[in-house]
Amino acid sequence: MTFTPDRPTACLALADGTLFYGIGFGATGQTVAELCFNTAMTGYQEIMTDPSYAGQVVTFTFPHIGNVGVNPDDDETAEPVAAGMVVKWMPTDPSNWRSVQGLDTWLAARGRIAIGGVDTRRLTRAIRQSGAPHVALAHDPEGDFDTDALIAAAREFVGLEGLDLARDVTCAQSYRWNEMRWAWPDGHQPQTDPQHKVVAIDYGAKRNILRCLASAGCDVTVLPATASYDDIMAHDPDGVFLSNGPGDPAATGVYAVPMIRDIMDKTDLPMFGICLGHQMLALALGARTVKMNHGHHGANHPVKDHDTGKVEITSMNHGFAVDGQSLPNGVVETHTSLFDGSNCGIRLDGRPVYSVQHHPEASPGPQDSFYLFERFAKAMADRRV
Ligand SMILES: NC(=O)CC[C@H](N)C(=O)O
Repeated sequence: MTFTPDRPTACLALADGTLFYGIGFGATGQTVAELCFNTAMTGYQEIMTDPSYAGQVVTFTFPHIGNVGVNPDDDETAEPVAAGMVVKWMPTDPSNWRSVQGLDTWLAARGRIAIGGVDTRRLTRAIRQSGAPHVALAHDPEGDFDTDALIAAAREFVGLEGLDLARDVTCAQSYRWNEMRWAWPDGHQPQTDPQHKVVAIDYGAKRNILRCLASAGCDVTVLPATASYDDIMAHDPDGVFLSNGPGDPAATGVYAVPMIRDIMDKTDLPMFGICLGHQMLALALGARTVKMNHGHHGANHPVKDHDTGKVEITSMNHGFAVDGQSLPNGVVETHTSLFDGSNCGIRLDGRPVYSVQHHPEASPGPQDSFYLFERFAKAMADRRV
C-alpha cells in the first residue's frame, strides 16, 4: 500500500508536470537534477557518495532504505554527491553495529534533500517509459510548495547531455593512495608489496576502485581530471587508469580524449578504464557514445565476457553508453550487457589497453569482475619483462 502523508513536506516535480508528494528528510530546500532509478537492495551510502551521480537524484526501487544507517567506512568520496534521494518507506531508526548515524541526519548535515513515502514503483515505470526525466525536488517543513515554479525549474534544468561534471568532483591536487580493500574475494590474494606504479586519473573516482588497484599490487598516484600527457609521464608510470565519473563522456572527453590518444600513440603503457573511463577510451579510439533511455543503475546486471563465455553479475551505474556499432576495426568488443545487448567492454587488439562499462570494484555489488584489476597488474608485470 502506498504511504499517503496527511501533510506532505516534500514534493518531487517532473518536467512533464507530474507531481509526487511525500515526507521530506535530510536537508530542506530545493534541487534540480536528472532522475534515475537504482535497483540495488544494499549500498545506498555508496550510491549517494559515488561521484558519478553528480547532477542526479536517485530513486531506489528497494523499499527499505536507511535501515542500516551510515558509517564512516562506506563513503565512496568525502561527501554525498548525488543531488537527492527518493524512497518508498521513511527510514527507520538504524539497526546495524557499524552504524554511527541515521540517514536523515547524515543527509541533513551534508545538504542533501530526500523524500519518503513515494510510490517508487509508479515513478520507476514512468522513467522506464519516458526516459530519465528532469526533476525539481523540494523539502519544506511547512509544506509550502509553488508547484508551477517547481515544474518550471525542472524544465529549465539543462540535463546531463553536454555536461562536463568531472571538473567539479575531481581532486584539487594529486595524491598517493595505498589503502587496501578490507576483504578480498575468494580465490584472490591481495598483493601487499606494490610492484606497479599506476597513475589514476580522477574523473570522480570511487575509493573502492583505488583500494582494488592497491590490493592488486599498484602503487597509485591520483591526478586531477585535466592532467596532461606530460603531467602523467612525469610520474614515470607502469600503467594508466581512467576512473569512473559523472556527466557526458563526450563533454569530458574534450580534454581527456587527446591525453588518452597521446598515451596510446606515444607509449606502450597498459591502460584500464572503468565506466566514464571506458566511454572516454572508446571515444579516443574513434567510437561514439550515446545517451541511454534510462541507463543501468543496480547491482545484479548480467554481463557476458566474450573471451570466456562466462556471465558476470555486475554492479552498474551509467546513463551513457558506448555505441557498439561504432567500434572501429582493431577495437574488440569484449563484454555486452545481457539485459539489452549494449556494449560493456572493449580492448585494443594486440595491446593491453582495455575498459569496462560495469563496476568491478563491487562497491556496492557482486565481486565477479575482480579479475579485471589483476589483468591490469599482470599487463604491467608482462611489459616490464
Ligand atoms: N559511473 C560512471 O562512471 C558513469 C559514467 C557516465 N557519467 C554515465 O552516466 O554514463
